[in-house]
Amino acid sequence: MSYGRTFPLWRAAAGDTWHDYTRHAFVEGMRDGSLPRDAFLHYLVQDYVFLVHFSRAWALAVTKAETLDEMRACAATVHALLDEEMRLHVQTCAAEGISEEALFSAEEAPQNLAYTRYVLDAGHSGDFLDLLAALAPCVLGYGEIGARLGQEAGDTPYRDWIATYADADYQQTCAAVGALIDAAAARRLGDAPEQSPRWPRVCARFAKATRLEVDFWEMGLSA
Ligand SMILES: Cc1ncc(C[n+]2csc(CCO)c2C)c(N)n1
Repeated sequence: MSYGRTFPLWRAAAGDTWHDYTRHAFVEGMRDGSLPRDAFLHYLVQDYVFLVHFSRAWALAVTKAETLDEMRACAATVHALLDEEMRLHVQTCAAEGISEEALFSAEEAPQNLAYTRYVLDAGHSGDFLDLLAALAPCVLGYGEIGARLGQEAGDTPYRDWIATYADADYQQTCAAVGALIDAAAARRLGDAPEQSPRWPRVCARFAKATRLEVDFWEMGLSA
């Protein structure tokens, strides 16, 4: 999956960390069905809290935007997160006897706290592009994982999770986020973003957020 021009460059600059994230044992366990249910539920409860803070980060992106198109794209993501993506978590957890109140008040694991506050700080201390570089691994990594597992997964209890991210709608969202990143990079770094003095810093943001995704899967496995 390329999702635009900038993402493949950031992904290549992240080196092996990208592979560690998208081919993590947690992911392969969902693919072949061997992931223990407890690990998945632990992940899902933490992920609900993650999405609360991720919604805040996309809301911060609305305030950091410089064009109405950027504002619209980020506001739409806030809406999709709060009203669509979190529903899968609520429904799956409800079926396991975990209420939405329990989800909302779940204690954050340190890996969860580190990741979401890192992303929020990227936005507070940097500009719109710094924030997008920290948000991108999450959105586009799940796009890549979903597209691959949609092809490769056999009979697994994690079909619904896979279908959410393999779905054409989600793949379209990833293409739109890729285009948002390309336009944001061109606006702030010029026509040859790789030549900009800011380029190493945005690559480092992307790589760090990718590393924090690896730690998030590890946290899930530790249940
Ligand atoms: C740890 C973790 N990383 C990525 C995602 C996926 N995700 C998070 S927000 C979003 C939509 C737009 O930002 C998507 C696809 C997740 N759920 N949990």
